[in-house]
Amino acid sequence: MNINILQLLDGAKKARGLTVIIDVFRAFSTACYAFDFGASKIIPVGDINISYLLKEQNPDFILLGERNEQKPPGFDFGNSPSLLVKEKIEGKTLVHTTSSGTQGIVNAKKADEIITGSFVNAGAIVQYIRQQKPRDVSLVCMGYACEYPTDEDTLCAEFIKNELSGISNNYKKMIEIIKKGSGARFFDPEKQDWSPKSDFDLCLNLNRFNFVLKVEKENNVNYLRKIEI
Ligand SMILES: O=C(O)[C@H](CS(=O)(=O)O)OP(=O)(O)O
Repeated sequence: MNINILQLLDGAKKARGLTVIIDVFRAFSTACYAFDFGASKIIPVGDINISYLLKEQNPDFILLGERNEQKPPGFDFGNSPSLLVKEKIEGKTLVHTTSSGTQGIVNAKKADEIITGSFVNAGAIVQYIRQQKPRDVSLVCMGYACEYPTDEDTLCAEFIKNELSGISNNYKKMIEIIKKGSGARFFDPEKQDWSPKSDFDLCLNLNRFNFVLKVEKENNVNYLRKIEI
């Protein structure tokens, strides 16, 4: 199995084989929590105007996501797993757009298949890859706003690669690095309304979920399907 770690949008465009688009803070951790709250479907989109259009055509859809970390005008939820409300999500189709994670999905056009990547379902991702036995695996770290690499996404890729290669991980050490590095933003008092510190713990809750989220297409529209492992 060839395992490549790639970075940012350019990495998503180059990804081949079974591709894991990784966004720990917060898109693909939040997507897992939304499924756990009973979301029936998540449609990941890049262009925010497509989110508004889908809502116009389907008033029942729930808009979720961020620009500059914050909830865009007219959205039901931001990108914070802490601020999701189960009762408003259960049984609903969610349209999700973010600055990094969902951009990776729409740009990974050469991938054979795409799943999302985060620590909350890292073990399930490893198991899924082992089951699929692909020749090539691309682990794409989407970073901050697709502009620069982040500790949490790069370490998540290394965690998955190590597990697949039979190398043990020191997750406690990884959390320390993330807390001092790119995860420090969750402890900024000025950001607590949209990026609360509870997001840090929720997004780093290793193996909380035993499912993967696979990108599929219906009527030419991408959606995430939950596959229990
Ligand atoms: O909502 C977030 O924390 C991030 C902000 S950014 O994209 O890294 O600027 O969004 P996400 O796309 O989930 O990484």
